[in-house]
Amino acid sequence: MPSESFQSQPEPQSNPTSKEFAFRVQDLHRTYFLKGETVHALRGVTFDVLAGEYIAIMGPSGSGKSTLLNVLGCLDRPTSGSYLLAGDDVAQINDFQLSRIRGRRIGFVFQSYNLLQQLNVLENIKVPLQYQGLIGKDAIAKCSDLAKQVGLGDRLYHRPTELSGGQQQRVAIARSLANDPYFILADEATGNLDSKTTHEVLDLFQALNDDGKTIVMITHEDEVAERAKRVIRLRDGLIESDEVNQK
Ligand SMILES: Nc1ncnc2c1ncn2[C@@H]1O[C@H](COP(=O)(O)OP(=O)(O)OP(=O)(O)O)[C@@H](O)[C@H]1O
Repeated sequence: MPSESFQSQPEPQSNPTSKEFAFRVQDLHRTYFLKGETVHALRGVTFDVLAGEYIAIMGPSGSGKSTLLNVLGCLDRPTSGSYLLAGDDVAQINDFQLSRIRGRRIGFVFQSYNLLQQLNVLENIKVPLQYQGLIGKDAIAKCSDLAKQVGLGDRLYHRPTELSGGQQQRVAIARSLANDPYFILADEATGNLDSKTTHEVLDLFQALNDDGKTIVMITHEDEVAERAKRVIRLRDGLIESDEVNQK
């Protein structure tokens, strides 16, 4: 019964182990109705992602990447099809449950970092922990560990304006990890960074994946997609190809 299970089940305390599915999408359709016009943004997208995978989703403008990202990130529901996350069909749950799973179990990383300017590094990383009820010393210890993990152990009390773009994105990555998400969902995460910093941030994603984290990276840049282990290409709302990256 997907409609209640996110409310009634205890939250798992860790990521799914390897060989489990991080999520599965089956025959996803998303149709927009705008001013009498019907736009078929997703027209039957099916793929599985295993825990521990690192995938890039690519495609030309208008191919449906943002639409798919919105569904995967529980920001939107498909018009039809299923999205199985932790065994439940997220396509069927209500808005409250959708926002709950979004806040607790998906680690977002955006192109524009989306940090709170009035908060320092530690406080920004701590924001998602409100969903877990983790407070006080435990929360501070966890967030300072995450800051160290992304190489910002010596910047805990800096505010975003006192950090470089790459450092701000590191804070965002640490924040995305705070809730032990099922997967990290990154949207053009290096789009605002110069090429050297892009490589440093991609090295960080790589290290996180080596550590077992599942990463889904939406990108239009080949050099970013090359670092993933698998690349799914969309075209006109359908999967055009789904291939393991040859390295
Ligand atoms: N809210 C909306 N209402 C109506 N049509 C929409 C809406 N959002 C997206 N679309 C349409 O759905 C199709 C897919 O759009 P989407 O934004 O998912 O593509 P994209 O691959 O992310 O493109 P880009 O790389 O340019 O961001 C496009 O034809 C777009 O015009």
